[in-house]
Amino acid sequence: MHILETKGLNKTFSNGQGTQQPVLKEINLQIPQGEFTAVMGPSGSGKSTLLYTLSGMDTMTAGSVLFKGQEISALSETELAALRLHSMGFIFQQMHLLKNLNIRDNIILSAYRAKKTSRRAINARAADLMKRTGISALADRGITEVSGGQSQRVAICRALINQPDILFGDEPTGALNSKAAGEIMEILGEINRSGTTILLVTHDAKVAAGAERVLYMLDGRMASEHWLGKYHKEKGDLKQREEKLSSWLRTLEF
Ligand SMILES: Nc1ncnc2c1ncn2[C@@H]1O[C@H](COP(=O)(O)OP(=O)(O)OP(=O)(O)O)[C@@H](O)[C@H]1O
Repeated sequence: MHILETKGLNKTFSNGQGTQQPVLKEINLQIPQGEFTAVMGPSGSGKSTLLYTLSGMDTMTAGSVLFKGQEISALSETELAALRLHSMGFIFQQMHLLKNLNIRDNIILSAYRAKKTSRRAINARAADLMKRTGISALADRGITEVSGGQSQRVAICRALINQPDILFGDEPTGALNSKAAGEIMEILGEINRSGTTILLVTHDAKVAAGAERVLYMLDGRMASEHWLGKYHKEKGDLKQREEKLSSWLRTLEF
């Protein structure tokens, strides 16, 4: 079963002076449930636009995006907002965490809004997520009192609090040093192995090496793809995967 599927997806931006710029061109993509996919490609190739269009945060110009078989362009704004709240999680480079709330409250806020389960169950899930991401001791701290890597862990917990089917990330490790980025990738890998589908955009081969499949976008098209297979930390072969990926990327002149 594909959790996400696009058919002839096109997206055009108008540049203000009446000219249209095609940014996504005839994208046919299938993301199986449970896959960990990374999207790479040169700057301006359309990666972020693809992510926003797939997640219903931006509209498409033509074609179709099916989420669990449902055409998202047929949904009303309210239905789309509910779908995003209940079924999708988002992690961005800019985390948009709320400065007037502590870490725990930043994580649970959207779960209180979603009202999927009791407050008690929500608090227990937040505690579990903080434990899994190693930030339990920081729960009562303000968002300005922690490091970039710790904030990104908060953002991951927040994205996962409503048990989404899919987690979208746009350069989720972009602001982090290489050690913190590696730790975040280990966390994402574990989340994926526990069943959450992940789709993330990254420039970094080290980050993409943790993905199962890497898609390469060029000038608005899906130009190529590379299968790495599931990454298991125990195998400890991340370096080899990164080398394999980098040599593939070199053939694409990336
Ligand atoms: N809101 C917008 N209005 C007009 N043009 C846009 C808009 N957003 C993006 N674009 C254009 O669409 C193209 C693709 O942008 P996008 O951000 O998707 O690329 P990207 O591959 O994610 O780039 P980067 O790696 O630099 O983040 C670029 O030419 C960009 O200028």
